[in-house]
Amino acid sequence: MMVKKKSEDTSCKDPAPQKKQTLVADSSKVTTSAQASPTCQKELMSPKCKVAIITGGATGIGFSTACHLLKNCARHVIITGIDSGEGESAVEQLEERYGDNKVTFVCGDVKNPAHFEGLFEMACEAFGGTDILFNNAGILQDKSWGNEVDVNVKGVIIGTLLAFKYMGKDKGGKGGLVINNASIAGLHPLPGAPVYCITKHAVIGATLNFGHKFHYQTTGVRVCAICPGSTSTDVTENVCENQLTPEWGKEAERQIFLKPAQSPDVVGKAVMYILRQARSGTIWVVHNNILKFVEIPNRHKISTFVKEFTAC
Ligand SMILES: NC(=O)C1=CN([C@@H]2O[C@H](COP(=O)(O)OP(=O)(O)OC[C@H]3O[C@@H](n4cnc5c(N)ncnc54)[C@H](O)[C@@H]3O)[C@@H](O)[C@H]2O)C=CC1
Ligand SMILES: CCCCC/C=C\C=C\C(=O)C/C=C\C/C=C\CCCC(=O)O
Repeated sequence: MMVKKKSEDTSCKDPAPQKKQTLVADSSKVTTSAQASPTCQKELMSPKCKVAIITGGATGIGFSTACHLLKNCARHVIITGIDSGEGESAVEQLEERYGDNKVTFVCGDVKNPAHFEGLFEMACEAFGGTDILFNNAGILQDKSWGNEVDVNVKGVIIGTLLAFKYMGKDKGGKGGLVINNASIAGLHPLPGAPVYCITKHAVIGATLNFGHKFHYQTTGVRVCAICPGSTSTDVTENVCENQLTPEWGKEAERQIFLKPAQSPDVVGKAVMYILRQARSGTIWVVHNNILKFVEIPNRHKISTFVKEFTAC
């Protein structure tokens, strides 16, 4: 694993004045009687002075989230990915915008537990620990679906278990936050790219399970998920060629372009909202520039009985 940039910086400046946000939160969806409120009145976390790891952080949504964290005075962001060139370029751009010694790129693969653990070890040695893990790396390539499952699902499981190990209060850590990047395709079928869609449903499952109060009460690590709708990044390139058949590829591509893609900047803003306010185990959609809370049906309230059915 290759470390491209390492910081000695320990300063935490006050936030610069922020531009007015354009993200629209749909407040009608942010209260529910079926679940406890998905948000907390008091701020649960501020990005200020925090140390974050972002997988797949050199490009797209991960890069945009790094920008938002640094704009909001995070102490340091460690980005990881499999392409060193993209990593170097990301560090250069982020340093130009937010100053030196704020970002480190580490070349690594989320499927590899040793690579992943190296990030947490590095954060421990250089900064005394990690506060935030954004499990963002993902691929849309049903053509090689075994690898897709490993990156999109195994990567999230490895990352979350390591976050519990390094950040968990029960393990001597400070607690913190894991945000999983699922997709709107984690809540909805995606004709043409079924395996991708299955992996993103699994990310929702991982969030509901790891984010359950049973784990949160022990670890102090919140686990939440964001489900972006179509967003203009590299993952939308070659969608057609990367699916199991050309017809499926065409259908997947058609689905993406049903609506204009939102900017990754909007997703970065939504991640900041979740960081500050979302309770553990909650799922959030950001689609067409609107942020919505997703209400998961309570199993005790699934009540449409099939009268004709008898168990014995
Ligand atoms: N672009 C979109 O419309 C949407 C994207 N998403 C999700 O957002 C996440 C980020 O994707 P985008 O920013 O859109 O695309 P992207 O292609 O810019 O970002 C993916 C990043 O993951 C990295 N990556 C790929 N395999 C990796 C591995 N094995 N280990 C470590 N890093 C690896 C890539 O190098 C890249 O930097 C993905 O999980 C994707 O499924 C979710 C909903 C919509
Ligand atoms: C349909 C998306 C195909 C894959 C496109 C590339 C990247 C997208 C990754 C996703 O995770 C899914 C993103 C978006 C979309 C799915 C449906 C859009 C629904 C449009 C609508 O009716 O509002």
